[in-house]
Amino acid sequence: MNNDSWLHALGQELVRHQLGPDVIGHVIAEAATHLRDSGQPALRAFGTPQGYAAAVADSLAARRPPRRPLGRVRLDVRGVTKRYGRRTVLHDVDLTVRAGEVAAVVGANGCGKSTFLRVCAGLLSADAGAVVVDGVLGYCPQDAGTYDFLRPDEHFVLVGAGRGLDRSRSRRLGRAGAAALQWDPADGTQARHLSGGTRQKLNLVMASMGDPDVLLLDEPYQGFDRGTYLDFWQHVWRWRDEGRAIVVVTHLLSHLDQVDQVLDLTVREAAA
Ligand SMILES: Nc1ncnc2c1ncn2[C@@H]1O[C@H](COP(=O)(O)OP(=O)(O)OP(=O)(O)O)[C@@H](O)[C@H]1O
Repeated sequence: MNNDSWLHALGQELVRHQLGPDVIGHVIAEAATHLRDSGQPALRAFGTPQGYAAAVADSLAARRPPRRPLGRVRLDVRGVTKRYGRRTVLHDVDLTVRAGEVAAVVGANGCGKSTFLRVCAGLLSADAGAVVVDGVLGYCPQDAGTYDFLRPDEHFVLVGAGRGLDRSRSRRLGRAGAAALQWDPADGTQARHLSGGTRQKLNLVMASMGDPDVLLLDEPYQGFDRGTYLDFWQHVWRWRDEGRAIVVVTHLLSHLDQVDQVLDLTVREAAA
């Protein structure tokens, strides 16, 4: 079975599991991206279409752990407006996320989700409004974020230094984070030679190093392989249980009741 017929069969299986067309489109797009980036045959990367579709459906339907009492406000976004030239991308956006809470940022392509996260991370300034972060911030960008000529361990040391960690502790933490995402970076491949999904793992590990209080994750699972994709939300629930405030940009969440709040930027853009 070649990759095209595998992807076609995956689509049919996802329909059989009664997933919505948007979710199916994104699952297939992500699988296709991973196959293109990794150069792997689909059967080796994901197993059978039947098995992968069943696992995706299970993951999306997974029950989240019971809610705990929420902690202090870690991220407070008030009235944020952002324009590119004459185009208003974000209009008067509010979001408050407390310790132990997960917020999903959703919306159509180009509605401003990444822009919103970049404003929250302090990488872009807003034209109006304010963002207050209480604590240490970890940010996982949708792409970029890695340095082509550095090896994973060197990334861990670089981020660790910013968090006040020494080199060996940084490497240990980074490798432990990688192992949790089913990735062993020990072979020291430079970032430019990693697949897209593995670079995303590197980004995610860096974002979560050093116990950040606030985690901003911009579609962090793009290109992840089967096991990692299925585990991703379990990591999110664990971080939440540890008391972190988490903001996840996602297209894939069909069961939005699994997160604590949803910010739909499409609606806001239309209202602007
Ligand atoms: N630096 C920039 N200058 C001008 N326009 C920009 C810039 N960055 C983003 N845009 C535009 O702003 C809009 C919002 O972009 P953004 O990447 O935030 O959307 P998004 O919701 O994250 O998209 P996607 O779902 O495709 O990832 C898009 O129309 C994009 O083309």
